[in-house]
Amino acid sequence: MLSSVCLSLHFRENMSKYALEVRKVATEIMGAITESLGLGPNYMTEKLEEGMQVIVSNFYPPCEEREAALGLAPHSDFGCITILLQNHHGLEIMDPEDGTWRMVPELPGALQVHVGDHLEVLSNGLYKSVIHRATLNSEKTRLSIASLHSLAMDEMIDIAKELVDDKHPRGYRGSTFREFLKFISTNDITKGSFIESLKIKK
Ligand SMILES: O=C(O)CCC(=O)C(=O)O
Ligand SMILES: [Fe+2]
Repeated sequence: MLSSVCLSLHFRENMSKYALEVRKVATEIMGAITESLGLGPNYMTEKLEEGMQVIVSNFYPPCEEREAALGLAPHSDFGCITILLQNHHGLEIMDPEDGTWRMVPELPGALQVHVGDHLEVLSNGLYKSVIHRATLNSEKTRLSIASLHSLAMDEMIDIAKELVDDKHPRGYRGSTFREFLKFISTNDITKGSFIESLKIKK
């Protein structure tokens, strides 16, 4: 009993250290991304500092019939970016060109960065949120830790006005995290994603 309490305290300490460090990495990466969009490195810094960081720990036990089941169904993440650490391969991303699935190679200690829906909207579609899923394997337990970085619950994410002009009309409407939560709790998300619902039909 005592050893499991110690283990869980140790886990909590390590997890909060990891959360703090990965948050710094997310801020740096978002700075580089907004700079690449011509918006400068601090365009989103304050909003992300005031925003949310959600850490999701995923646990996938080995599965003999790996083809018969999925660890996590296809989806895109809602926030700006997600930073993911995995102990074994299993993450797949969808190639938007032909809809085929590509396995993300296992690089020990490497962090995967996903573009999320927020960033697709902010960049007026210059960055596209990545559709991904988790597959199972028969060899060993797979763990992944996803850190999702988004704006605060009621903070509107909208297209950067600098990225809208006659040649680049608005492609998306603005939305909030609360609206996203409402969408996923009231819609069948296999029939249409939240980001699709934000697209302005031309
Ligand atoms: O386990 C994985 O590789 C994917 C996890 C994921 O997509 C998520 O937590 O949003
Ligand atoms: Fe995800």
